[in-house]
Amino acid sequence: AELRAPPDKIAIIGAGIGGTSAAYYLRQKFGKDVKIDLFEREEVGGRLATMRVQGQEYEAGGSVIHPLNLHMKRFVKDLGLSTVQASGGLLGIYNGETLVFEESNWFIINVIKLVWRYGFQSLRMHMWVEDVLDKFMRIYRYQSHDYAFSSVEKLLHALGGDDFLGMLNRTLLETLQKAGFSEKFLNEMIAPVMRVNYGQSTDINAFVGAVSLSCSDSGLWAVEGGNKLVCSGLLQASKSNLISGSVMYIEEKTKTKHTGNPTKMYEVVYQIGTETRSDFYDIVLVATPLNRKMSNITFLNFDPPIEEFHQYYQHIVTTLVKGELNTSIFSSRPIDKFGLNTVLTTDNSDLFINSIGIVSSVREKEDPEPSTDGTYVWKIFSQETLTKAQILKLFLSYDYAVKKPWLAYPHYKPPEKCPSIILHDRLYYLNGIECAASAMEMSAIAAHNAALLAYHRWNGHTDMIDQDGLYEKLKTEL
Ligand SMILES: Cc1cc2nc3c(=O)[nH]c(=O)nc-3n(C[C@H](O)[C@H](O)[C@H](O)COP(=O)(O)OP(=O)(O)OC[C@H]3O[C@@H](n4cnc5c(N)ncnc54)[C@H](O)[C@@H]3O)c2cc1C
Ligand SMILES: CC(C)=CCC/C(C)=C/CC/C(C)=C/CSC[C@H](N)C(=O)O
Repeated sequence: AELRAPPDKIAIIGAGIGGTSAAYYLRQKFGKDVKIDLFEREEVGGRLATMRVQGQEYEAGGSVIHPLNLHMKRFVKDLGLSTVQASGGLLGIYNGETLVFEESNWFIINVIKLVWRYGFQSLRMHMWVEDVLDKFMRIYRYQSHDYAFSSVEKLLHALGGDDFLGMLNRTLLETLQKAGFSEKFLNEMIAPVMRVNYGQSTDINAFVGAVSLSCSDSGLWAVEGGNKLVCSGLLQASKSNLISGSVMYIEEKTKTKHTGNPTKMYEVVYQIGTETRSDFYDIVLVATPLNRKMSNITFLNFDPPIEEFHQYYQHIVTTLVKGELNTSIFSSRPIDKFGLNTVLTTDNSDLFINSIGIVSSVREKEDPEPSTDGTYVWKIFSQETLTKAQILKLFLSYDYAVKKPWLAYPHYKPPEKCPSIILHDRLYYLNGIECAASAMEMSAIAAHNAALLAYHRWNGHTDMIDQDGLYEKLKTEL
């Protein structure tokens, strides 16, 4: 197909994994001559960040990556980074009174315990998740053939048809109840996984529920040195220009280019310190959640107007504590016989934590090692900031505690209506995909899709957008 001259300038707002991977894919598609400006008002990495405890860094935000997250895998390979396995160890589930489930070191004992308490529901749950994941993997084939989608709904429909799309409109609870899973299994096994991963319960949509349950698969990994290294690596590899400023407004204006032609462009107005500056762009990608609390970007004078986004993001606090756990809260066993590395919790309003677990530093290749005084670093997820009294309840003694509050991921409330990807002619929004599920790989998929979409729309390749029957078409095209 014929190609138009590439755009002169592209702006990306947000240097998290979404924005930096968009820069990488845009460079691949549009070539070396386009100038790419990447705006970031805080740190490169966004929700991929580390916290320091006694000289070591620990993941504070996005921490684990699924073995089938192929974009993340590819980035790590292309950037020459190394991986570490995600911390493992034995897991227990606490309901506020007792540990309702405790893993053993022996695989066969775990199988017997699970079958004894829940029948074959654990196996059926894994099969359900695998089926969703199988369909989800189709995205990689579509994207490697350069196909793009103009909405999150169309993308999901191309992966798994009406069934997949329907998952956005139903709660995980409804879906699994319909499939015959018991209340006991849902409360004791499924709800704790939703609490640790999304700080919510089984009333989240079934798609994000399946993504969350896929974290129970083996082989989860992370980037040695910190997942945020992927973002700085992509920024460098894409030869983009980082502007450390906060974008305030975007407005469409007619500008006379060097060719002498009046052209419609986007003016991006941003602030660096107290100074306000602006620049003009042919294409703009917004790679941050659009709401007042998280990005506060105003779209000026668009016709039709770009509505304000109100998606509510879940408040979660990550706390890292180096100390000696008060195991008596969870179990009557002596401290040296406790043996659990992670405790998840069921939905119980009396509990002030969602989960607690031992973590490795971003440099540790193996399972976490205790420090010389025998203590570990524990990561706690809670809805609210922990008080000193609460930390003292959890730990017999501690010598360090750091916390980071997040507006972490959307508050899921099906039926979900995903925001548009195309906000205006050449203005794209990536983070609408989080309404289906928020994860590093989801942002990378949205970034690849937006780069392809921007490229095809720039060149008028409408046949590469929203193609029907892609799965069948590409099955025979090897
Ligand atoms: C506690 C926690 C745990 C998580 N665990 C996992 C996990 O284990 N695995 C996983 O896959 N995912 C996990 N996630 C989700 C994952 O981190 C996110 O889905 C992903 O990082 C989102 O990336 P993003 O680039 O789309 O957005 P962000 O990382 O939020 O990036 C947006 C960037 O835009 C910047 N920005 C905002 N407004 C402006 C403006 N006006 N001007 C300039 N810059 C602006 C922000 O500062 C930010 O850096 C977790 C998230 C949290 C919070
Ligand atoms: C997109 C697909 C198919 C899979 C991604 C699975 C995945 C890694 C989801 C992440 C879910 C999430 C937001 C986890 C947060 S907590 C993670 C961890 N338990 C921790 O302790 O930090």
